Amino acid sequence: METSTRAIVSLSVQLCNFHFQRSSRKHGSCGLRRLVPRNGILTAVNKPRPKPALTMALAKSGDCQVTELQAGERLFLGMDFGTSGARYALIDKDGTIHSEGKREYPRYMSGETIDWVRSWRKTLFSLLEDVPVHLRPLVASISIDGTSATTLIVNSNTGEPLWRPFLYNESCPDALPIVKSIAPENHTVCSGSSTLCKLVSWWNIENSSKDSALLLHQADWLLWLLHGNLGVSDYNNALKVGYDPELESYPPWLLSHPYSQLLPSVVAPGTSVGYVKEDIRNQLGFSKDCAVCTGTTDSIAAFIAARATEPGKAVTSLGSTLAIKLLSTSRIEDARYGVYSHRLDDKWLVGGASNTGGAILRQLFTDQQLDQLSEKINPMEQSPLDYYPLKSVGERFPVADPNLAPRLHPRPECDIEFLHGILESIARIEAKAYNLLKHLGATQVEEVFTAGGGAKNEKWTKIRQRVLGLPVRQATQTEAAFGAALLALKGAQQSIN
Ligand SMILES: Nc1ncnc2c1ncn2[C@@H]1O[C@H](COP(=O)(O)OP(=O)(O)O)[C@@H](O)[C@H]1O
Ligand SMILES: O=C(CO)[C@H](O)[C@H](O)COP(=O)(O)O
Repeated sequence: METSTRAIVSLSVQLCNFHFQRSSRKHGSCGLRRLVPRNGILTAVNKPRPKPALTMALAKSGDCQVTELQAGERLFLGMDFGTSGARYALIDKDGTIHSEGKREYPRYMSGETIDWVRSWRKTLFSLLEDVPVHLRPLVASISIDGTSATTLIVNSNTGEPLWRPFLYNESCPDALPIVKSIAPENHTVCSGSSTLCKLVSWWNIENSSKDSALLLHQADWLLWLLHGNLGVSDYNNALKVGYDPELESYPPWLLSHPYSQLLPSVVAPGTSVGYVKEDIRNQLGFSKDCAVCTGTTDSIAAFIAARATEPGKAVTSLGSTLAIKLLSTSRIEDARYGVYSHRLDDKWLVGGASNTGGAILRQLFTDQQLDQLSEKINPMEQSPLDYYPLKSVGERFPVADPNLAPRLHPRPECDIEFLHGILESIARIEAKAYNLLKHLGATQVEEVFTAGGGAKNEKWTKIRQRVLGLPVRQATQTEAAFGAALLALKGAQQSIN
């Protein structure tokens, strides 16, 4: 069996082994039904088939066409709503990519601020329209990942937002003392950028219409646009509002407060929660049995895409932000450092998300300049420059300090040296993060896969390998959209079981 197929099989088994939880409308933890994949389903994945040559294609220039599809074969659609843009990946049950595309977010303005709700809604339907028309009827399920803790407060009857979204890295320090007073010490929610701080901050706004309000995360709301069942989230997105993925319920210390009435019900990522709505099916040509499955966060989707399945394997997402996920048998959380653990089946993804990363690179260089300047860097030479590269004040992890200021001086005359200093300084932050996780008791990291836009920078990979003292390599699949598509595959297999 081909290695890649084996990886898909093990990942599909792992995904199918997620606990499946049927949650009540509100908050109760519910009966668990452990999913045991029927061999018959997975042997279909075992069938080694020649992998057709793939050509990547942007949606705008048509689609990535893989000619070979078995009669009756179904496809699985994953969409990633990241920081700087959104992407889709359309795969078959072997993980072969049949079409891919990406869209920048349109910058609709509402006064001085970007109308993100309008932009995300437009981008969702633009991506669906970019899926080749002849492949849409074959789509068996859809899933979406979004940026973690990006929070919407919507009307619980209509689903329409009652307030502007709180973005993933937005901090609400006004709510932090209240949240710290109700949550256990150093709990994941005890961070200004947590979803719970955003909820409490909104709740304390004078005339906020509290009676008919509901909290959704970005991925939840986008998925609701497709399935129409309001008020469902997944236990990765719900972590930062206080949901306990081990108890599989919201904790009593949270449920005793009035704002807990806004909380969505929670199921496992990749759980089918409905079918694509009739009006969307008729307009776009998706099939009546096209299921819509709960999603996850963008960095977890990137981890799933990397197919790292053993404790000690880690994924660093070098997207707009530096997000770290280490597969661990032990659950670690400590808000003093911005460390928390997401659940992945019966293991834990320990890590956090720094505000350093590609966003500061994009502010200083174009992607072409990054390629050209990186080519001239000697990655084996240590940079003497010691920066803390941030776009603005505030850091989440491995230092949780809302007042941490960017440090990008002195700037050398030579841009090659400047970029080398930035890449090496981000590598040092990455190394500090992995050492912190080890110090806090997580499984020792053995190998790091890289996802996100920075994964293609070979010189940066070599710098990171030197600084981390670990094997570092680009994940076979670096796109979170591929991970979301694997979640859609999991949901479809669950529906069959
Ligand atoms: N050659 C490169 N080296 C390092 N970083 C790069 C390179 N090319 C692009 N990037 C960075 O990748 C980031 C985009 O990655 P992506 O995964 O699309 O981010 P996100 O999903 O968070 O929006 C940008 O911030 C950009 O600066
Ligand atoms: O930085 C981010 C946006 O890209 C998110 O914070 C990232 O998803 C990390 O959050 P999580 O660890 O909950 O996935």
